Amino acid sequence: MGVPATTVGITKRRTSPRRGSLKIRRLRSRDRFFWYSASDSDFCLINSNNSVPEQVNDYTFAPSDFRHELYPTTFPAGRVWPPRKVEDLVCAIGSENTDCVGNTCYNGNICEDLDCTHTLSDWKAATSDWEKYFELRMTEHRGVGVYTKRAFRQGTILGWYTGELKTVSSMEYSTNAYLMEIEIGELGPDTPLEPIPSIFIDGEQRGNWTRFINHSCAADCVFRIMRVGNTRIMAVEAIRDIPRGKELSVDYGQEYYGLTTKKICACGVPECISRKRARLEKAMEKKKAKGKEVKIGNVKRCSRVAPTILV
Ligand SMILES: C[S@@+](CC[C@H](N)C(=O)[O-])C[C@H]1O[C@@H](n2cnc3c(N)ncnc32)[C@H](O)[C@@H]1O
Repeated sequence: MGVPATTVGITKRRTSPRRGSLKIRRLRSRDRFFWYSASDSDFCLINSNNSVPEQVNDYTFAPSDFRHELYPTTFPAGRVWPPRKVEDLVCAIGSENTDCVGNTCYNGNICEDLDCTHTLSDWKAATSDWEKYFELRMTEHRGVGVYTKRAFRQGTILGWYTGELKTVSSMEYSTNAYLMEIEIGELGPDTPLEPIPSIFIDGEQRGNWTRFINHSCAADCVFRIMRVGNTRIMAVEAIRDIPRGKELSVDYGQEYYGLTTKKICACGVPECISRKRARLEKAMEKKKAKGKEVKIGNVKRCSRVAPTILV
């Protein structure tokens, strides 16, 4: 994940689709809201602020949000700014660095033609049937996760991250866990000396199923900048073969789950960073305790004080 600041828990409300109230019937619209599978029933997902996240397999965008934003340094001269439509903002400039996903999904087919005529609307159509391939399930300690309904080969494009396109400044103090940062304009080097102009794709209120992909310290997917024709997207790519019934995961990065961050990762893999941190902390505690240990009649060196004090 880009820079999700703090965790926003997601609360779940159990609903019975058979009760037939207007609200429940409205929520049954699978195209509009998210549901996750449970053994006996389906559950509708509700954000912690009591809003229902909407399924929107698209970028949404308010031009007025960008009215006061400076012309991005990575844009060639003469582009439309402030942006009037999505394509003005997430145009695939520097597309020689990126491959096009084409107009079919759930395979490894990549289009290398820089002048191709693939469009975002083709791609939206190609990715709208995600429930055929994936399902949302409640995990034990990580909220809702995404599970595969069939096996996928390494290199398969599984989907794309969608949401509302927002300026970085507007999200500065956000505690939203569904933010994905994406560069705009020419793509620079992997480790640029200066910050590169970027925006956030905010999937909290409106997004697609990829907003539920959890973190793992042994991830099987990555978010990767690609394009559809001349629109930039953040694609989800399988980086190893994934069997049927497995939970999809990406690595949110050291800033999210790291040795120095407060958040605790519950991915549970042996190489998990939080497990490593717990081991290190335990070792440090032990060392500290040893340093404090002072036994009369049993002279010990105090490792924390110099010069050595003998008691
Ligand atoms: C983008 S959301 C992923 C979907 C989320 N599980 C949900 O129910 O909406 C990111 C949040 O999921 C939870 N999460 C994801 N991976 C996790 C992990 N490895 N350990 C603990 N919590 C995790 C954290 O609450 C995190 O802030």
